[in-house]
Amino acid sequence: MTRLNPDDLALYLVTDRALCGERGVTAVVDAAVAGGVRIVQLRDKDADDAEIVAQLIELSAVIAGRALLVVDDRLEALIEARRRGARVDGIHLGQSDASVAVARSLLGPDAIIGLTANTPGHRDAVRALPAGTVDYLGVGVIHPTATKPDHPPVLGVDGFAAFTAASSLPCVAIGGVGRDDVAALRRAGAAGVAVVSALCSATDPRIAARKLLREWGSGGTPRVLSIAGSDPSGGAGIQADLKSIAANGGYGMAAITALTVQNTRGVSGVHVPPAEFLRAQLDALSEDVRIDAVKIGMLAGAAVIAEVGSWLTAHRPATVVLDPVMVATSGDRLLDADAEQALRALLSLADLITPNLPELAVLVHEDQATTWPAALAQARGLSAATGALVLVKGGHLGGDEAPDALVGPAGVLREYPGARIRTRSTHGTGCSLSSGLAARRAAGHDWFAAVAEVRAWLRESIAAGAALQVGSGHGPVSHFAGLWQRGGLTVARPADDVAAEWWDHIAPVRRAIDELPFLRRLADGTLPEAAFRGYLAQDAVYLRAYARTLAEAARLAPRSAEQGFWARSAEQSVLGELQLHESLLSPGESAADPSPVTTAYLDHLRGTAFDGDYGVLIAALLPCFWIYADVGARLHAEAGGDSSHPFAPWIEEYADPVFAAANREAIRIVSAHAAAADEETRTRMRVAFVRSAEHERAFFAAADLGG
Ligand SMILES: Nc1ncnc2c1ncn2[C@@H]1O[C@H](COP(=O)(O)OP(=O)(O)OP(=O)(O)O)[C@@H](O)[C@H]1O
Ligand SMILES: Cc1ncc(CO)c(N)n1
Ligand SMILES: [Mg+2]
Repeated sequence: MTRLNPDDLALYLVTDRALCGERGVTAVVDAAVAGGVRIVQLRDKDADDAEIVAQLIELSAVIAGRALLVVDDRLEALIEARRRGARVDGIHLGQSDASVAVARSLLGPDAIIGLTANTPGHRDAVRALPAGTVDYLGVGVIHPTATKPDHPPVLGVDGFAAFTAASSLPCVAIGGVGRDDVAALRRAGAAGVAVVSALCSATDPRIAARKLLREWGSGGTPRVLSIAGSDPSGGAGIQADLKSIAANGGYGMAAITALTVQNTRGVSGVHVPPAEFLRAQLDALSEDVRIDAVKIGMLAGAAVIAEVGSWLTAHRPATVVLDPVMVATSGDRLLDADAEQALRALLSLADLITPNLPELAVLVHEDQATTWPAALAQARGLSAATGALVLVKGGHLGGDEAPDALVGPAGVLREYPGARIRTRSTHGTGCSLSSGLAARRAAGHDWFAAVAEVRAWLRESIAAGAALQVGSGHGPVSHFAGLWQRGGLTVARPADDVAAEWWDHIAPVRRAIDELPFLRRLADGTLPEAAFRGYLAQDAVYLRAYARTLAEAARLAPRSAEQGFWARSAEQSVLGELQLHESLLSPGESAADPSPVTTAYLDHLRGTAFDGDYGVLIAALLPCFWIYADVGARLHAEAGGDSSHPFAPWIEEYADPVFAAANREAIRIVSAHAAAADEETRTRMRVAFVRSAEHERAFFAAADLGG
């Protein structure tokens, strides 16, 4: 039965009274432990036993269980300090100090006993001892140190690696270890690094400890534990977390808090296994694995929260990210209402909390923020109340932006603006974000860098989500889209998704068009003839200019097939549509002046053409195809192909299969271009498309029905 957790040795402070200076050893230990030191060795070769006992009592009080306390060499002082109520966890002995076997027999099986080992001979001698006599080896020296001129032979990092490879015990590297060595020593197999001057001489030992631990974290693949619920559809919960951790460079582990019955449409059942069983999983992990970061997701209820809280208090890793999951994307509850209070108590154990807007509101007892500044103010309140940083997510804001912000107790630290990606593939975005952050942070990046990197990865994964074609509800993101693309496993996003996304996005505009009295009455044949002619006159004006912008698209087209398509479309709108219009109008009518609404639409098209970006121009041209083909097909279905319908020629023009084919080809060309374009161009294309759709609506709406 070992008393050491795998994390405990990571950063090992050995005290030096002279280096601590006037502020004293106790103050340095207090600060270093606050910075993450998990084991402190009191070493004072000059003090007598009475002084050592007094110092142990004082240190034990100030450490207060936050770290382990051991003493160098002084077995009797240790026993006396314990007798007087101090918590001293063990002893570190040198080759010439009291025998480790004696110490073990006096201190019992629960004490921590470390032994200095400077040569392979020292290491191999330990094998002769009964198992469990020694818990770890202090191995050095790594570099020559001025503070110990009579030091044993220098191992260097390579010598340390060779030494530790042949050791059956955890090895702590000691002797001249500075910040620059930490990552290399971890890669060399160190269980931890022992430092003296790097902490005792530091201006602020707390900050110095954090920096050392960050170096330690960057020394290998971070081991990241997700404590969360299971989503069998693989888009959220631990399934998403494991993918996200892997995609962000970590090794993922998962302890399951609850099982959900879930697909992309929603959650229809939750089963919560006994909380003690979760605790057993957590204990099994922390006994065996050095955990660099924990991400906490769905907690289901108060009993689970209590177990996670108690485990975290005892085994808190360097990084804790808490995603206060309450409600799924689908709207289903994932946390009992009566557990919200318990969740609040857990928040102060986190380094970072990642609420969405509804969760943030619950946590600060306010109504949901409807503006971004209001959300930032709530986040600041939450940070001040918990001491944790808050990453507030604007995903639920609505509108064209999806900003996030990192907020501390004094206010916003950094904002991360971003255009909203038009997609339904947002299932599990919150899970993926928080676990990715835990992995990046544990790899040694600061929070600013971690957020920027995870966001860039997540946006790429959200954009590629639809291509997975998983489910009919809110689909998952594609966690490895970037990797697949770079590995040649996917070419680009499937083209059809792009325009389909835009088409979904303009659904409200399309609904508004369908409800316009002009089209309703055109469909049922009750539209006054004059109103129809007024509309057609404006449309003729429009078509002449539209044909010229189609010709401009032909001029800009990068490939001859597309050049031909736009040129044929220009010809068709002059020879087909315009001829139809002119056949129905008098010469005077078809020479009408453009109305303000017509002018506005044409200005948009001509302005876009003038800017000269082919992609943006063809996106602006597309709604005129698509909306007319869509309206035409549905009017044709309503009018039932009745040739006596007063507006039959107009309806048939747009319901014509030839026009439908041209529309499909236009969609294909625009989508392919958008799929291959960079994000910024794709966004400008979408904006141009949406704007044209708006002009289409206004154009129909402007038709004067004549009372
Ligand atoms: N449509 C989108 N476009 C771009 N970014 C988005 C979009 N939707 C969500 N995000 C980003 O995804 C991350 C998660 O935010 P969101 O507000 O969706 O969290 P959540 O509601 O907790 O998610 P979940 O439903 O998975 O719990 C944030 O970084 C957010 O900005
Ligand atoms: C298991 C689980 N955790 C979290 C979420 C939040 O999206 C979800 N839908 N399912
Ligand atoms: Mg969430």
